[in-house]
Amino acid sequence: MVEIKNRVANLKMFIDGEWKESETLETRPVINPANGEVISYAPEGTAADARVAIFAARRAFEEGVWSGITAQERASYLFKIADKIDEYTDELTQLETMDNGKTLREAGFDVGDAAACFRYYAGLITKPDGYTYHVADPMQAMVVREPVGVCGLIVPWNYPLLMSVWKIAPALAAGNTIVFKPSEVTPVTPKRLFEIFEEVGLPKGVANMVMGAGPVVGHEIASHPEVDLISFTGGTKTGKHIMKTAADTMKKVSLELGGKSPNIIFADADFETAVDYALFGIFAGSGQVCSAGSRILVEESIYDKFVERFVERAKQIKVGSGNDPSTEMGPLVSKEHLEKVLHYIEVGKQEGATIACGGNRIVGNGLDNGYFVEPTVFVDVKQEMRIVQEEIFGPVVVIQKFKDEEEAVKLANGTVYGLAGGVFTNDGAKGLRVIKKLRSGITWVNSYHPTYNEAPWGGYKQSGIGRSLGTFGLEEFQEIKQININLQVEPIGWFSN
Ligand SMILES: NC(=O)c1ccc[n+]([C@@H]2O[C@H](COP(=O)([O-])OP(=O)(O)OC[C@H]3O[C@@H](n4cnc5c(N)ncnc54)[C@H](O)[C@@H]3O)[C@@H](O)[C@H]2O)c1
Ligand SMILES: C[N+](C)(C)CC=O
Repeated sequence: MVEIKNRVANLKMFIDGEWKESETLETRPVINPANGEVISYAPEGTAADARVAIFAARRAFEEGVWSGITAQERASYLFKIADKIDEYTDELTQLETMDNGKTLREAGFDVGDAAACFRYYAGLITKPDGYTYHVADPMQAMVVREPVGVCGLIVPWNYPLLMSVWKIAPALAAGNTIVFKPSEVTPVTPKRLFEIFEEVGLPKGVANMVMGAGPVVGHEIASHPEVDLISFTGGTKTGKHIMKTAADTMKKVSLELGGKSPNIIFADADFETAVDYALFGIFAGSGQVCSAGSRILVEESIYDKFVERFVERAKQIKVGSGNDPSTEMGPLVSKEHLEKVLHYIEVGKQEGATIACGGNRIVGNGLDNGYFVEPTVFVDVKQEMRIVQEEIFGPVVVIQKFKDEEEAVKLANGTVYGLAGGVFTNDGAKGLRVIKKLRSGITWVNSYHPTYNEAPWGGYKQSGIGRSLGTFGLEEFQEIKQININLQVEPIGWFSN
């Protein structure tokens, strides 16, 4: 543990290959959400710090120290990064738990996924990716993919390491240089990742990290004319702001935003399996998961039985410090977020919904200073209630009743979001029929939550624009160039003289 504590001391930003304080020397405390203790201080970066990073990334891009080397060479760096993540798995796992609060088990999965993501893009970038076209003679037309340039990458706090990697791995694989901003709430594992970049010898200026407030550092990245692309993951409100800001310089934009995802349980589903996944769908990550199944829709014939069993099991979830291996659900990430979630619980009560279990902050048993909330279940809800429509991003779920497929789909699609959705049924045709009607980018039949580096991740409607992961996730970081080669080089004779 001493070793781990040393690791978080003195967080710094990584700009142009050097570790730097903020130009003002100001810092902000980083808090362990399990006990409210300050674990470190992070530089409070400024717009000027961001500009230094942007110019370093621009210079590195123009010099071709990264875009100019072969895909094979870039891939070998990415493989080395993956190997280092594996080598430091225990340390990264503990840091992630300390920084974000998630359980060691959850953090361990994220670290494994992060290494796998680097390997996936290291492999993908060396594969054929162009097209040729049969156009009118004597022309040979083709398409090649090129890096976009300087990419601004802005991420949230719920998966501090993994959400960073989902952007950094494809951006670097494609030959871009980056200016990355972690969440001000969880800068610890991103900083450790950049130490790995230094260790494997990424050329100076290729990967830059600026810490600090969203409206300051994030805004500078989103608005600066030398940044060619913004890839953002975070709340829908922030995403809209970023899109507007980026419009002035016509940056490419990709947005992975919030959700209020439906999990539809039909009466013919395997009952215990459905209950099990529904619990996992909402309470994994303490509900702080973009794709959380925060609206459970249950066919009316099994509704009462489902609620009873779901509540029975929700009450048994062991909430505590993520560091304790027996903990099943950790704290919320910050005091501010705790207050937001508790506020939503009050809103639900005032709207007339019934709490079937939970509803309170957890104190006692050494949890007083942490940000713990009971697994909370609302029933007797109406579709127009705020707790049904708005993303709470905590361990709070609403369970609604539907009578048939048509009503299930109507309720499921009845929010501004469209990130994810699940359907539980033993009727394969019905499962696919319903899934095809969901206005959601990621769906599961008889499952909930798994993500795959190979498959695209992203939302419909106000849950975002563009896709992460898979070939789609790489293409977000590439320009497409059409090349036409005249095979008959002679005057065209269009004008007579
Ligand atoms: N769709 C997905 O894949 C996905 C994945 C993870 C999280 N999320 C979403 O993230 C949200 C939770 O994360 P959060 O609270 O950190 O989100 P947030 O929008 O508050 O912040 C996200 C990032 O944006 C920065 N930011 C804030 N204001 C900014 C501004 N004006 N300009 C530029 N940058 C700014 C923040 O500093 C942070 O780094 C939830 O809505 C969740 O659904 C979505
Ligand atoms: C995409 N995922 C599920 C890893 C993180 C969303 O919050």
